[in-house]
Amino acid sequence: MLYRSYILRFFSVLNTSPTQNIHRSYLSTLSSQDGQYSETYTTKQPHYVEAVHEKTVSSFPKSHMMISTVQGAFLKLLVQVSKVTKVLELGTFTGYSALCMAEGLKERGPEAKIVTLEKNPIHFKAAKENIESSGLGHLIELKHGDATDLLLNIDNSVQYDLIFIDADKSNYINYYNTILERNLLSDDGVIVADNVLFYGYVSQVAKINDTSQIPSAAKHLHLFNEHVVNDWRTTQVLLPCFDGLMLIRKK
Ligand SMILES: C[S@@+](CC[C@H](N)C(=O)[O-])C[C@H]1O[C@@H](n2cnc3c(N)ncnc32)[C@H](O)[C@@H]1O
Repeated sequence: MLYRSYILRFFSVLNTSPTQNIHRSYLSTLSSQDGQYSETYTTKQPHYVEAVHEKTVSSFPKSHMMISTVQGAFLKLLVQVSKVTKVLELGTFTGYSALCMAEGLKERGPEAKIVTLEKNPIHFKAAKENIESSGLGHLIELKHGDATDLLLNIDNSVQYDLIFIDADKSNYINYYNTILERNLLSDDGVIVADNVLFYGYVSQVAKINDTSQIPSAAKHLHLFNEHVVNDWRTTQVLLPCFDGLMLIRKK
């Protein structure tokens, strides 16, 4: 049920109809019963993590920005199986994705840490409260500010094993370049870039001539995907799941 409500909420925010031809085929995939079925057959997070998800849905009109519970479980599992100890997140919102990854890091010892960056003061305040009351605050360092500036100044004697890019879409290329140029990604680390299919719009950018009805975020994300695929420094896989996830590693 939650799954479908995200889609409808997203389109009410965009003020567009989910039946427009341009993305009909993608939407029908997203709103299928498979989303709800996946939720049912995915291990639930502890209640203090799920409570953050529910609270965000009920108190933030733009809660569609938050990852789904299934994606949260996926990030947690990715952290667990890939022996990650250091995580960097761009775009905290209310802290849900950071808490999911912190769940995966819990058993990783004293080196384990998530640094998460948030610009919006209202989101920052909500995240701070949620992280403090979760009991996982010792694992999460929440920084307030613009991710572009924070990334340029972050201590680069620390390298990160997983970097989750989920902030403003127009800056994905800048974030990616700064991460590589400042050597912030560990040798076996992975960058996970979210929303790279952006509700089915991104693949349309490459296909149609008149892109006036396409949200600008989707155009930026298409440029990002092009940038990464043409970059000799990395290899990547674009997973057509959730809202499109690009997993990137250094060559
Ligand atoms: C998609 S939401 C993040 C969702 C979060 N990762 C989750 O799933 O729970 C994007 C967040 O990035 C923040 N943001 C946007 N531009 C930013 C910037 N330049 N620097 C830091 N944060 C930014 C927004 O305020 C918003 O809270």
